[in-house]
Amino acid sequence: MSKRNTISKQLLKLASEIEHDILCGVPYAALPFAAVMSVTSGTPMIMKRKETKMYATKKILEGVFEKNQICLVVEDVVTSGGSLLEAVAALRSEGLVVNHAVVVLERQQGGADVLNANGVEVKSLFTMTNLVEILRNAGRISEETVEIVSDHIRECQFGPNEVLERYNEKNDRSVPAV
Ligand SMILES: O=P(O)(O)OC[C@H]1O[C@H](OP(=O)(O)OP(=O)(O)O)[C@H](O)[C@@H]1O
Repeated sequence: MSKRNTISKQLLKLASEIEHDILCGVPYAALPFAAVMSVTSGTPMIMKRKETKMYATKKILEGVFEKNQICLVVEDVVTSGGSLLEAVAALRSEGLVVNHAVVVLERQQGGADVLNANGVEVKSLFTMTNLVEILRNAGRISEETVEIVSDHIRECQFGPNEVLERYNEKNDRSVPAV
């Protein structure tokens, strides 16, 4: 089984404990995970574009959905939470109900708290702490690297204001209000 399928299978285990009608991947890195989850489970999937399509359909969401469906968001990494937050805003503005996200790695830099404050509970396969522990126990990283990563997590935290700043820097635009 490919790594992508293995990860998607584990994400599906998290998803099985969360009520949902439809899946949506956060562009772009999480889209393959959401696609494999959708095909494996038979749950419909929609896709959020990074930018609204400026011609033809002019949509931000692609796929078939109905208002008031419960949408589970799929993300690969949460750092500040800005990307996930923007996806949630787009989904909610189209009438979908979003209360949860499943993610591969929660980096423990404040993003999950910001999402929680916006009504989104994040369930992750790994936090940075347990990923570092797994790699250290497997002899794949040194104690020095463990320290460097731990210091970075402690020193580089995001609150609601930093989420907006980081998102603007990365995407040259602002996060819509959720
Ligand atoms: O929580 P955040 O601070 O938003 O950071 C996490 C996001 O960053 C990466 O995406 P990126 O914006 O690099 O785009 P990509 O998925 O298209 O590579 C990653 O795939 C997450 O979506």
